[in-house]
Amino acid sequence: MATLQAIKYSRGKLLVLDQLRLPHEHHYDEVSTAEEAFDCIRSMRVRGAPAIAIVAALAHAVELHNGNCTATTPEETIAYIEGRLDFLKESRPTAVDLSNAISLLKLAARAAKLEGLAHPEAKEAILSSYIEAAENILARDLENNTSIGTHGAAWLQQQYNATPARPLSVLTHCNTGSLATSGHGTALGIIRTLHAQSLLKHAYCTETRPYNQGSRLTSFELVFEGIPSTLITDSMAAALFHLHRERMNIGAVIVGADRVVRNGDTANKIGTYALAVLARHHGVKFVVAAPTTSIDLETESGEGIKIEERKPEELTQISGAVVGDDGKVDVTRTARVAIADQRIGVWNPAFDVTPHDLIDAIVTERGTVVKGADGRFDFSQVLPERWRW
Ligand SMILES: CSC[C@H]1O[C@H](OP(=O)(O)O)[C@H](O)[C@@H]1O
Repeated sequence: MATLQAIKYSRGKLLVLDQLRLPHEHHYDEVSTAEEAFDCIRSMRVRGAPAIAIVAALAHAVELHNGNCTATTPEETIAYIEGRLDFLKESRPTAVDLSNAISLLKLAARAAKLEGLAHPEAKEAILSSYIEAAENILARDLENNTSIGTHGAAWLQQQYNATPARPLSVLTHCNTGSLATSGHGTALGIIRTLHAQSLLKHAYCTETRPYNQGSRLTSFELVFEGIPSTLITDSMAAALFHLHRERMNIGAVIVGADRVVRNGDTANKIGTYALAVLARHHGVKFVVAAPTTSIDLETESGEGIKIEERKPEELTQISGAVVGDDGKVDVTRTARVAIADQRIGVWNPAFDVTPHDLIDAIVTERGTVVKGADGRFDFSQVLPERWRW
């Protein structure tokens, strides 16, 4: 079966699925410059912490491949690359994958400069090193997600002694699947793996107001993959746990992350914190699925995380495909409609921070991290070399 692909890349060409048109239309935009990538990320045509980092890295790789860098000396080449990356870094501030990827790419370019200074083709060596490092971020992300799926499913199986005869149900928030990554997904990757192992009874996904990544994207992915699933509004989670936790064997809320800081506090899509509180109240495990590229050891606690605030129209207006009088969706026509008095004041933080004490496990590609006896997460077991960042 075909899988959903948010990013299609071959050297010199980057295509990005326009997620604003989903689920009704499948349209890829060609992204060939840092400016186009910035716009694509800022306007949420691509979204999801890993996917944002990959698009930024590869868009710059494409422009370098296409000869946009007119620098001649190694120093100028490095300055050009770093300037473009610093510009891209500002596209969305909360997800740390982007700034981690940028640090890595700068290191790759500088390492080539050090090796090639005396070399007549030093510029070419720097460009190649950058392009290879960017392509490596794409390849590694897919491997990472598959591993997250395996580790997360194993941890949950163990917690509940889940078997195909007694499978688990889970709830997820926002979109963390193939569309938010290079493939498979993080939180949705665990759900996909549980399903493949016949350990999943049912997946619930929230609408994820205000941008509706859950109803637009996750529900689309779940249906596409044939995973038994139900969409709820964000405000229905408490009732779901109260009324159906036992009957449906709801064992976990599984979410992705935009930034996990040193003490385990986790920034993720607005509404995540509320789900963590509800999960604790109802005895449901709360699991964060995140590649190590989403971990930020330089920030001590959630207090230090900058939260992106987005425009009021995301709450007061909505767009989608037009539904005809016959009740059929007309995918060729879209409309934007107002759903609130346009004069109302609006607060629209895109993310919230879930305190680490409400998190039971953080699943990375290198294993599942749980709190020690002191109630603290210790990431050294999954991040040894990144302590040097
Ligand atoms: C694996 S995606 C991580 C993260 O990205 C999403 O943010 P956005 O839709 O704003 O780009 C969301 O918070 C996901 O959990």
